Amino acid sequence: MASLRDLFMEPYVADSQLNSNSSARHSSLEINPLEMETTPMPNHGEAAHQVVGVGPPSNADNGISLTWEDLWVTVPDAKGSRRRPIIQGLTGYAQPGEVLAIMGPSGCGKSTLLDALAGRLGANTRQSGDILINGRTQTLAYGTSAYVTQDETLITTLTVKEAVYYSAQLQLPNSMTKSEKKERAEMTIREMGLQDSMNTRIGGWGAKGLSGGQKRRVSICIEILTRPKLLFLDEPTSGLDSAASYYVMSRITKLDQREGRTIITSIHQPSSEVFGLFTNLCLLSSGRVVYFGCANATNEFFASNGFPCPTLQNPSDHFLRTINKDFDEDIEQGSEGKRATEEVIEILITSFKSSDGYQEVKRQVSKICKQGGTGSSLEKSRSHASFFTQCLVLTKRSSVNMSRDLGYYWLRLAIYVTLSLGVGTIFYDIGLGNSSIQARGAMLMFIASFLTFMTIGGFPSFVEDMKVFERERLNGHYGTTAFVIANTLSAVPYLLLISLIPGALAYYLSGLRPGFEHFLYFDSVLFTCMVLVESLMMIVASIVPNFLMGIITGAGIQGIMILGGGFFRLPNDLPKPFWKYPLHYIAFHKYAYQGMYKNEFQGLTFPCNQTGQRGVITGEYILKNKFQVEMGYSKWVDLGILLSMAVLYRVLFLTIIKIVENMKPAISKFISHDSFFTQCLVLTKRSSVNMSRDVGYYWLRLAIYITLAVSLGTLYYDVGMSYSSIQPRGALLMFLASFLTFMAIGGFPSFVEDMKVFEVERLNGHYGPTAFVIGNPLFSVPYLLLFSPITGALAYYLTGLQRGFEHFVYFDLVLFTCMMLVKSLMMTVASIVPNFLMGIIAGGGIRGLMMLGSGFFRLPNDLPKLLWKYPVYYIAFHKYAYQGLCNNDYERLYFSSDDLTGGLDVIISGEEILRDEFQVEMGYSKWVDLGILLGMVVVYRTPFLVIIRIVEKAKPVISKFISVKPQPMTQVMENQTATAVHMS
Ligand SMILES: Nc1ncnc2c1ncn2[C@@H]1O[C@H](COP(=O)(O)OP(=O)(O)OP(=O)(O)O)[C@@H](O)[C@H]1O
Repeated sequence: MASLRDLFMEPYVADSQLNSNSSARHSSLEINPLEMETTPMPNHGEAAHQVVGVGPPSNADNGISLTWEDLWVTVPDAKGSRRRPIIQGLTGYAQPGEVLAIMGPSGCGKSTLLDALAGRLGANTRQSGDILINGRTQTLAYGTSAYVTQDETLITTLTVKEAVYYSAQLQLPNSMTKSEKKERAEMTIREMGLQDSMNTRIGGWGAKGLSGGQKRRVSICIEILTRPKLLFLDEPTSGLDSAASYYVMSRITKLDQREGRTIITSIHQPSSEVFGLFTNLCLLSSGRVVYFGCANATNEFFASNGFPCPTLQNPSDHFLRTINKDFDEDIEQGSEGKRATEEVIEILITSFKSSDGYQEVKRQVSKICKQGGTGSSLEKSRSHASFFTQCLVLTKRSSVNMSRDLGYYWLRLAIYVTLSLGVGTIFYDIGLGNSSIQARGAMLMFIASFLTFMTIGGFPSFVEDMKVFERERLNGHYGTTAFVIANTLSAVPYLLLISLIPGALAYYLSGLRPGFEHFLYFDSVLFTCMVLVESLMMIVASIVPNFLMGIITGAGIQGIMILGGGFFRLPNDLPKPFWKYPLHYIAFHKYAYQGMYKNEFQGLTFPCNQTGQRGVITGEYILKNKFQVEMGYSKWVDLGILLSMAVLYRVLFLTIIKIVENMKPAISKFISHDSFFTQCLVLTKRSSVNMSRDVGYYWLRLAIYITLAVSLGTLYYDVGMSYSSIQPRGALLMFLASFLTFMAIGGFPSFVEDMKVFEVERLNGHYGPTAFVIGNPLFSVPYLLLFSPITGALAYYLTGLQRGFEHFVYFDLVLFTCMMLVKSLMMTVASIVPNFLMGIIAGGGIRGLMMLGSGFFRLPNDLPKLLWKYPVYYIAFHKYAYQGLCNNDYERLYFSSDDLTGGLDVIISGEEILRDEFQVEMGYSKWVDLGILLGMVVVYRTPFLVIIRIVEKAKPVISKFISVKPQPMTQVMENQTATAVHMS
């Protein structure tokens, strides 16, 4: 039975091996199908069993007849020890020019049957029985069958014409000319009645385009471009009203009659008009067949068994209600004396099994099989568009998508420009003074790490790209390699743009090294870093196709890489295991920092301000001694390594997609069944129901925070109290106050969900915004209280910061307060921008600006007065967090001389360091900093409340402004046509 399965692409090859053991029928099952099906039941079927539909002759015009005999599908049960049957010994057929509808109550196995017939079952399923094409085990050529899934994974920025035409170029062979492909695309659009919407964008968030019915038809258009002879449709009408459902189904069935296509569709609850379009019906209950045969004769079958359809009732509603046992209690209560549904189902199943109708199905199956042996053979092969064409078309399509994706691409550019203006003004005209050495180092580090880190905000877009890819890949439109090449090529122009404009702004405003070749180098490194981060996030998206988990995972990986890059802890101070070998060498940040540093410092000289020394220090000396840059090779080698890494990351992306294709079912199985997650749920129920269930945000975040805390702990392990520990302590505290709390950005999708729930409840008058604003932070207190001591303690005690429990308590309180603040900030953003993508980018941008102005990257006295000192420095909570933490750690400590003091025997007090090195405001105690932070928690909540109230009023206006108006003609046309047909 490798036939159908072979058609459905590589990912299912493994499945086919698992599922295709038809010769060893049921050998792997623990249940005995015969026992289960021969339960003696009274035979109530007395008449009317002439129920088998007689369609057009099979195999007509190379048509496809599909037959299945004694088909079983099983899955592991909840405990995983036994197997549970989902499909139980089904026999049936589908013929050219006919529509077979699979119906039944929810969970009865409709999709499973469809998937089994289409060869798309998941890896944890086992299948047995025969599925034959025209009576034979044979392979269908590419394009002769298609599967339309329930969810519309379409590229929302494209118009209908573009979406279908691009797809035509991808799927149709090179032997067809461009105009022929265009013609085919337009003809298919017309066939599906979408001619008036040709130029309407499909639409998604913020840009209402097509209606649900129209989107469904676009999905169908794309799949029937190759004129498949066999079409599988999974719930093609779900979510559509009856008029739209009829319109969609009638369009499909018209084609089927004209082209001799075989259609198998699962459907939930068709209207009587839609039901009238079906040739045959397969009615299921708990994986068993209740009825199979001519759709028109179903009523008779039910009536003959004592369940006639009441007058004026939709027959399909009647069939489903009769066999739906989900609401048995209600039925019993509602009408006394009514037979329990279980009993009714058994009556119908037994009746059908002993009916002539069932015998007729079997006869029909064997007839098709016999005809198949002698009938005309199927097309042996159809050719695809060439690999080169596919790459070209995918690149073009992706570029069009990018240029129109306002949220990701253009907002990101705007935020990058804002950030680079931020960098440019904060380091404005940096000069060649001694203090510019540290400033240059910090600035270059910020650009190489943080500016590129922002790519994380594009994660939802990557996930969408991956979804479209997965659908098209599964349907065989193109291969993985073409996708990866196109994805890379299409990103290049945009990444060039966003590295060039923000790069130039930051470079020239700050007055880094003059000379165009130096700028070119700086920009090449920035561009390569962006390519690398984008590749990294695509890799994450291919493994974790979930916004929340992906963002947190991506941020965690980058956080660890930044830590090991050699800035937060100098390369020679990095602990050897893990941090130095291999992380420092794997993290692209190392090469980016070192390349940029060499580009900036080599050949420059700076005044020396060491006590008692005069003269200058050379850039080379700074590179070697201050930044501990590897000087054995040139900056071009660093760039070369970065470029090779970019290629390597892409190859890794390709490899991982290929591996994940095979591993995904196993991963999903692990996530859905693993007891760890269940335990997490049980544990967290004690704290709060919402948090307990949000595995992605709360528990994954906790895991990532712990990982980061342990990472910090090992990176700065036992940081010491000598001169050389002064800078690391400062960097460590800054990382904790800024970056660790920055991770809360990953929870943005959760905040958006919270906001959505709030909006619904608010609209229904359940409670007011004030109650929400007060209640919302309270929910997170237990979680953050749990969270900050664990991560805080790990980082604090591993690094050996100032001893004394009261110091740890202070440290932890600051951490906790910062987390509360970040949550407030992100909630405020969520209240204005209720969209994952824009919210993450906006939140990241705001926090980036705050971090820049907090007095670490540029010392407080060096901050430009305008904007940066007044007001950013004073409103950024990072200032108080950072200064409070520094006060807490350095007060009353003395640092002894070491190698770094160059032989000078000096002892420096913590207070001196605070005042001179970090320029901390010393006029008040650390508790004032904490008090200000706590006050800020309240203050940050107030704009949140105010904004919620304003947004409540302004949102309709904003949405109206952002959204693209749907073409009114199109909408009206669909409804009018559908209604007209419906009424006739
Ligand atoms: N791969 C699988 N692993 C475990 N259980 C599965 C798997 N596939 C399906 N099931 C279970 O089998 C039953 C039938 O699922 P299926 O999706 O086929 O039903 P359906 O009739 O299409 O339902 P609906 O109409 O609600 O979409 C469900 O209880 C489902 O949970």
